[in-house]
Amino acid sequence: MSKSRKFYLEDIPLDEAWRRFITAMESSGAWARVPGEELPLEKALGRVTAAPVWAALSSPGYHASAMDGYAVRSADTLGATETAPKRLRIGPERQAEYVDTGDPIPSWADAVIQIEHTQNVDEGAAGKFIEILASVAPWTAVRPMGEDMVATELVLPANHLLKPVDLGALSGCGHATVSVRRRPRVAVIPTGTELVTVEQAAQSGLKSGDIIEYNSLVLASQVRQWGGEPTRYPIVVDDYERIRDKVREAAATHDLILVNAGSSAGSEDFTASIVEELGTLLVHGVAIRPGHPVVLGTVTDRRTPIIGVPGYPVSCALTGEIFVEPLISHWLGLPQREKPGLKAVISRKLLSPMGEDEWVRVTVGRVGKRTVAAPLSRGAGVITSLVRADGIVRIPRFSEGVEAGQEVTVELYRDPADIDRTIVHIGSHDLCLDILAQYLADDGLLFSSANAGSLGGLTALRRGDSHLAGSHLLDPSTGEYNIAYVRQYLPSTPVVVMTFMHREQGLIVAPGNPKGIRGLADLARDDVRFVNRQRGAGTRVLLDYHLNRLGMKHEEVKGYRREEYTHLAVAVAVQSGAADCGLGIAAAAHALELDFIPFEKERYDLVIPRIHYESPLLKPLFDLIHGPVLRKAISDLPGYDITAMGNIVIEL
Ligand SMILES: Nc1nc2c(c(=O)[nH]1)N[C@H]1C(S)=C(S)[C@@H](COP(=O)(O)OP(=O)(O)OC[C@H]3O[C@@H](n4cnc5c(N)ncnc54)[C@H](O)[C@@H]3O)O[C@H]1N2
Ligand code: MOO
Repeated sequence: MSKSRKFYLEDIPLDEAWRRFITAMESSGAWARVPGEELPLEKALGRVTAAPVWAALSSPGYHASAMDGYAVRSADTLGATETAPKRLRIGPERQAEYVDTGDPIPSWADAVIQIEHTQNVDEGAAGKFIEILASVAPWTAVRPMGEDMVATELVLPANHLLKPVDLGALSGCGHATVSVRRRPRVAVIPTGTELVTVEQAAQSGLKSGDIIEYNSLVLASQVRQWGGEPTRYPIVVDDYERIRDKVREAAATHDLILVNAGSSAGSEDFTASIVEELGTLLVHGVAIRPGHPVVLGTVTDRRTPIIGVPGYPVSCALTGEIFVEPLISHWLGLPQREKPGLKAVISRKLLSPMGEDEWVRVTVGRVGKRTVAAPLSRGAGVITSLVRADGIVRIPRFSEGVEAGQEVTVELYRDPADIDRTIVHIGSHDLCLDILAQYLADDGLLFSSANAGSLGGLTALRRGDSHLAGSHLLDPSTGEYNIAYVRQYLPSTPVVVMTFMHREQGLIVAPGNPKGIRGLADLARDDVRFVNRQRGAGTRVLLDYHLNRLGMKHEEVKGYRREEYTHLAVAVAVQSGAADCGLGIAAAAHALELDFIPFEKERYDLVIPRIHYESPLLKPLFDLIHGPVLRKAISDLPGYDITAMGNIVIEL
């Protein structure tokens, strides 16, 4: 049976989508909390109580001594002072009886005097005594029966997430087991003919079109983290019947089904049709981004809730956060977890479509008095944008976006204290910054680096968005690096310009240099296709400088207008054959095993406003630059020269 494509995707607001889903679950009974199961305490950590727990026994179960010392009748001690000590006869049923901490006190006693406040006196045949210099009040140093918990008292309410100490209390009041909510069972079904397992990929590599399947790992791990029990199904190829049969099978034994990919409108996107055939399709298309093509419904006679999770990894992970986490929390009886919110200013203008709630991943840093959120890639396939994100900014659907410098609320993924330990770099990116970040991490510091190009970095410094900027801007009129640009872009900010390193710039060409390219002059050849960097990139400025010196016009270079944003992207264009050469650093050519024709050693500086240069936050960074370890690591890389590392070029 072949099913027709489903082209039509709705734009249902998130709250309306939820309302439909919840209403359907309420009518089928699936909205109820999951039932309880009795577990030994040792297995109950992190689980949620299904019922209130009342103390079965009191703790302590008797009047217990709180100290090592002598149990006494408080009345017998009355009148004792330093000038008129009192003696109490030692022995069972007498006036003083020795007890250890935790021992029951004798029934005739009502207080304990700790041993260091007593003096032993041996009167031979007359007996043994303690001498005391002060009286004690009743119940001194005694833990009365039930001090901690009295039998029948409430120890834990229902819907309580069990911590280690809770288990101690349950045990202490006589419960060997506890009734906890069964983990909601969630089936995770990855679909897609293009998918291969990571084990296959690690063993045999990838063919063009192969995609490593990992969304099911992310979803299953999320489910586990939130308190559910995932079943991770093997990959199902894009075949309507096979996917449908798996869904039907999963529905019999799970509380929730997540079908991954096949949610949108492509020729092999079956989820919505399958839900329609097996049950009720409630929603196809929610007004959110990423995650727009989400499918919500219920399937089979059991009316098991099902979510068609979009295939793009970021959309997939966020759909987990937006739909699956609240559902599991609800089933477990836990309050909806709110991420800590932090006010920050956004570092650059963000346009966002009207009518859709958008979730933008950001890094966050504290620069002087400003807390700055810098947007990361918005690509739905860029999983590292979530890996690197400090938090997420939600742009509501009634807004068209935010202006640079506008205040936003960041829902933090990390501890707010981490933000104060973050050095924010915006500027030209270089591999050496990643190495620097590794060493800073050893000092407990985080290094957040956004690649905005050299000019973008200076602009960010001017706005106060970052602590420092990596820059390699050649001034065509003097042949000098950076200084003229710093004067122009930061005219009224005291700054220090410090050399980080020199690096080899050159032409990146295919292995063996099949086109026989020797230098920039070859870019004018008809058979040479170039790939350029974006405007504002130091490498582009360098190219223009040299073209100018050679008297070459931009129009002569085929591909001059074709722009990539990183050295590595240029190298990828060459590797894939999309271009014959591009200008970039040796490290990028080396990383992809391409050939490299060096022609300039350029200076890469760090531009640091004086106020940050002198701040304690950046001190470990300068210590590293002046120390031997980082120098060694960088000089081991091809194409770098550290002779001038740490030299102050100029203070402005
Ligand atoms: N004509 C339209 N095309 C698309 C629309 C649309 O509205 N109209 N929406 C786009 C959006 S937004 C999203 S999100 C995706 C969702 O697509 P699907 O859910 O159908 O997923 P696929 O197309 O199969 O995959 C997308 C992408 O993700 C990779 N993928 C899939 N599964 C996995 C996995 N388990 N692990 C890792 N990566 C996975 C897959 O290979 C694709 O590269 O649709 C847009 N298109
Ligand atoms: O809506 Mo899709 O989920 O942006 O990538």
